[in-house]
Amino acid sequence: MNEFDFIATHLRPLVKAPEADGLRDDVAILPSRVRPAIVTTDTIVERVHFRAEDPLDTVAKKLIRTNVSDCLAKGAKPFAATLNIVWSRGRSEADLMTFVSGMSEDLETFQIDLLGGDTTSTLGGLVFSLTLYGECVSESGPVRRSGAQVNDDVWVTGSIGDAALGLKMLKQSTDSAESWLCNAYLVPNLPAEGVADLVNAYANASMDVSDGLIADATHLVEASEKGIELTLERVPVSEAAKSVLQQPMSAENLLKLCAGGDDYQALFTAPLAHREAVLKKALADGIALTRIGSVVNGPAELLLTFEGRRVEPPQAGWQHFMFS
Ligand SMILES: Nc1ncnc2c1ncn2[C@@H]1O[C@H](COP(=O)(O)OP(=O)(O)OP(=O)(O)O)[C@@H](O)[C@H]1O
Ligand SMILES: Cc1ncc(C[n+]2csc(CCOP(=O)(O)O)c2C)c(N)n1
Ligand SMILES: [Mg+2]
Ligand SMILES: [Mg+2]
Ligand SMILES: [Mg+2]
Repeated sequence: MNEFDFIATHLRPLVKAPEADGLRDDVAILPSRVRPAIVTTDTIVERVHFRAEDPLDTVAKKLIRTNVSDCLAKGAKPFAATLNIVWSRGRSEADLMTFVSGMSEDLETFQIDLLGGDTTSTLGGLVFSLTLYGECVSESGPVRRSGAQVNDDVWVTGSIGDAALGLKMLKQSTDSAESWLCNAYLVPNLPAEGVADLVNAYANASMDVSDGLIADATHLVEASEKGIELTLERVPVSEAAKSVLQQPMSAENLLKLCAGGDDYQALFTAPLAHREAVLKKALADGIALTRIGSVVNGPAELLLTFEGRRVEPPQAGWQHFMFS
């Protein structure tokens, strides 16, 4: 099977939208939408975002979900994507088929039309990139990182730190009993799609958590130019994480969970006056949601507390490089 056989035999069946012309052309038409459209892109790299031994169907799902996470957190729902594959020459055809099966499943799960992409190769590790198009759930467009207001509640979906803990377990043993945590690393557990409606209805500022809760909350602080105070003991920790961490949870462990990254949850601020409405809508839509802090008066910085005492935030979250 060569590159063009691959496109014709394995990618073409994934393509349903007439705008893609069956992947037989140089370009696709971006289907027009009624409400404002958004675009986002994320790339994942072997040995940086996934391990060389991770099953490639899970890698395909991670690729889709890292992008869907951005889209939902801004109050938009995904509808189309382009896919770039940098295939590693050392990998087998079976690996490629496994990648395609994961891609096919998650395109279906999230109702995303594949419009095109590019297939290239490398003598190094695998690299995959997806560009995702979404339609905002309202005319007002995406909810920005910059809109937080003093006295807003700060909310986060799902639980924090599972993927970082799962990666640690995968590194320790290949046959880990803590498979739920490992799976959280392999395939991000995104909040339900309704989170886009929730954010659109109530959030003043919103983003997804990819680099780590602390690093991303700092991004909200900087974009909104407001102070945010987070209460560490309120940060949602899964039962699986609790079962492998010493109880009661220490500030040190909570800080590690909050700095790990790969959570792909929504982090948003919403007016205190909407607190009950936010909770009610989240419950109705099956979205796990926790209030972890508030937007405060004072300098634009992130304040962390644990049991009423100030805790120094660890320096940076995930950084791809840091030149001195
Ligand atoms: N190489 C680049 N060229 C143009 N814009 C970029 C580039 N890298 C990042 N950006 C832009 O910088 C902003 C922040 O990007 P960043 O990747 O940190 O956000 P994110 O995708 O939400 O986070 P993460 O990558 O951790 O999931 C976005 O507006 C993004 O489009
Ligand atoms: C093998 C392996 N080692 C480390 C990590 C952790 N990690 C890598 S990139 C990133 C931030 C998000 O990336 P980006 O900012 O590029 O979107 C995180 C938390 C991982 N996922 N896999
Ligand atoms: Mg990014
Ligand atoms: Mg993001
Ligand atoms: Mg992202």
